[in-house]
Amino acid sequence: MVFYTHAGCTLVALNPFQPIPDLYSLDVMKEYHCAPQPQEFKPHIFIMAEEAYRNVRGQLEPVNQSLVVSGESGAGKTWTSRCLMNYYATVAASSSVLKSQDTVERIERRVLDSNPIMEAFGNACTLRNNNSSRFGKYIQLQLDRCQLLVGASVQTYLLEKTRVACQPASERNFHIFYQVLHQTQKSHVFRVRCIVWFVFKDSFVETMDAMVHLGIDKEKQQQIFRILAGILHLGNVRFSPSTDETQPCNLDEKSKGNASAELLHVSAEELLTCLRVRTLKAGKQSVLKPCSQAECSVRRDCLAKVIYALIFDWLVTFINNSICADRSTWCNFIGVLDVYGFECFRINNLEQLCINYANEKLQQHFVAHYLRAQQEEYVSEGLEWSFVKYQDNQSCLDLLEGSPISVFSLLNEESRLNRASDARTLKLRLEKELCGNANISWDRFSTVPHFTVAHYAGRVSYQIEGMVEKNKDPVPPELISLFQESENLLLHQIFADKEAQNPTTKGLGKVTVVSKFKNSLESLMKILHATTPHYTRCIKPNPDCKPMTFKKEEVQALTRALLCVAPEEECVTFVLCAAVRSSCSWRLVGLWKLFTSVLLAFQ
Ligand SMILES: Nc1ncnc2c1ncn2[C@@H]1O[C@H](COP(=O)(O)OP(=O)(O)OP(=O)(O)O)[C@@H](O)[C@H]1O
Repeated sequence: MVFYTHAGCTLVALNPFQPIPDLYSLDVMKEYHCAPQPQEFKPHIFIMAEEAYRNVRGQLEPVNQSLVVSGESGAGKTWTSRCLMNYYATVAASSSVLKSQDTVERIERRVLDSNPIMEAFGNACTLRNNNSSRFGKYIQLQLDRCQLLVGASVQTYLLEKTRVACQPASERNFHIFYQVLHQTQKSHVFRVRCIVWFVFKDSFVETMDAMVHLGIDKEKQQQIFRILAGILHLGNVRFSPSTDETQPCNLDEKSKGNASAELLHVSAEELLTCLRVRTLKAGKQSVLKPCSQAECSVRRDCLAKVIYALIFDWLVTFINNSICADRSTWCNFIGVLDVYGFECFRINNLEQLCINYANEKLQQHFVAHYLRAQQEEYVSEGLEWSFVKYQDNQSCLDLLEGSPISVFSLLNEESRLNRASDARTLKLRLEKELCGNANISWDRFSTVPHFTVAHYAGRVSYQIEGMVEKNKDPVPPELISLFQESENLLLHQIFADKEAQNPTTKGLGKVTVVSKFKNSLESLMKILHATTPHYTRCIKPNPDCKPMTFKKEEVQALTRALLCVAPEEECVTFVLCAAVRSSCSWRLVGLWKLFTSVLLAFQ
């Protein structure tokens, strides 16, 4: 059985959905690391890892390397990233090298220990993957002048924090909640799915060990777990409308005695008031306005999401402080990028828009790199090179992020206006301003406000309802002020820097989810442009995550999309252009050969 194959400059990895004995053993690592010409060996993720490692040693510009791992959910990106990290933690170990697995210690151990913590807090069981990463990450492995691993740093992208408050049907919250619950013997939650139960049982010990290794002491652990318990209890606070509209919503007895305030170390009375009453500022005067039942629930969920996201950020910062080497001690780095794949669900909203936008950006980077590599190959062989019409996604990117008018600019404008959002208003603006763009369309017969974007990997319809609110991501300022006074030291610390943004703040100054995401993605693209990229495309061979099951049609469709030859006619265009322009008949097969070779390799 073949699990890896090369497709031009890309490595294609097929997920076997079961551990394959000896595929990633220490001996195999040694073999690839010590081989004079590893590329002559069977395709493997270690070839790519070793190539990047040798590039650093060779000091050819750009010396820093990026390993970009992509693919749909469940395709094996996180697994592959872990393999890469294990490889470097072993072959570039600054302690004794390649003796046994035990030599992976000190900094190498700590770098690897960042994985279980981030997976516990950032991964969840979804319909597509039992251990799905709900955030993107770029891990920079720092090497000294002898190419030894001396540190690492992690940059994360867009945690799916909405999952804290609500999960799609048959999906779960972040793993850590189940791990903690199991530990406190409240395992009734898992009775339905005992397999998953055992996974959590083992994982909690792993998470705790990793926390200890990284230096998260008992006291901090206690604070974290209290906060997690507080978030869970917060979810049980229920509101019902008051008969008198001038009064705050009612709370049932259970909600009044809710343990969240005690666990989060804030005054119960103040917490319940802040959840139900808004403070409006008019000049120097403050006016108290009771919230509707729906608004109270939004405020409660918003609080749970913001606390969780801040804890996640705190953990990432803590991990970085623990594993990041002093700048004077490292000279080069190898970055591993594990980002969410292209998403298209029955209902898509802002999260999918951001994720698919990130995929468009990465696709553009991949295509530019692919064409450059082809061009260099042609030139080195003395062949004429002309630009080949290739699946260009620039127009889709212009539609999403272009200036002055784009989906993002209109969404941000709408989000920065100081009024309640209205899906129809945004829809009308999008239609009016962007109707000339061929990459956006609307189903005239649909009654649900939406817009459809023609992405490189397919068309996706985005629901507009709720999009502006999600983009604003408002946190009630009263709640921020309350938690800045929390007696839980960790909560106090994570809220300390959070500015209580006045809801009446207008204009460009307002940070939105999209503006933040776009900025972090731009920084990432800058890093990618300044490094030598290596692409691994992971393929999920069947939708049900079944071990050793290969569905040909599935792989065919995925391979086509991953190699960016989505519609077959485009592929033909590419092939013909290449042939005519370069007058080189054997190149006729170009990309098409790549496509079929990938399929053949896995059969
Ligand atoms: N090379 C491999 N060998 C054995 N099992 C694998 C391999 N790659 C992936 N798997 C299995 O497939 C599952 C899904 O892989 P993984 O979590 O890495 O997917 P992903 O692409 O990161 O998904 P998501 O985007 O949802 O986070 C893993 O939990 C693991 O069980």
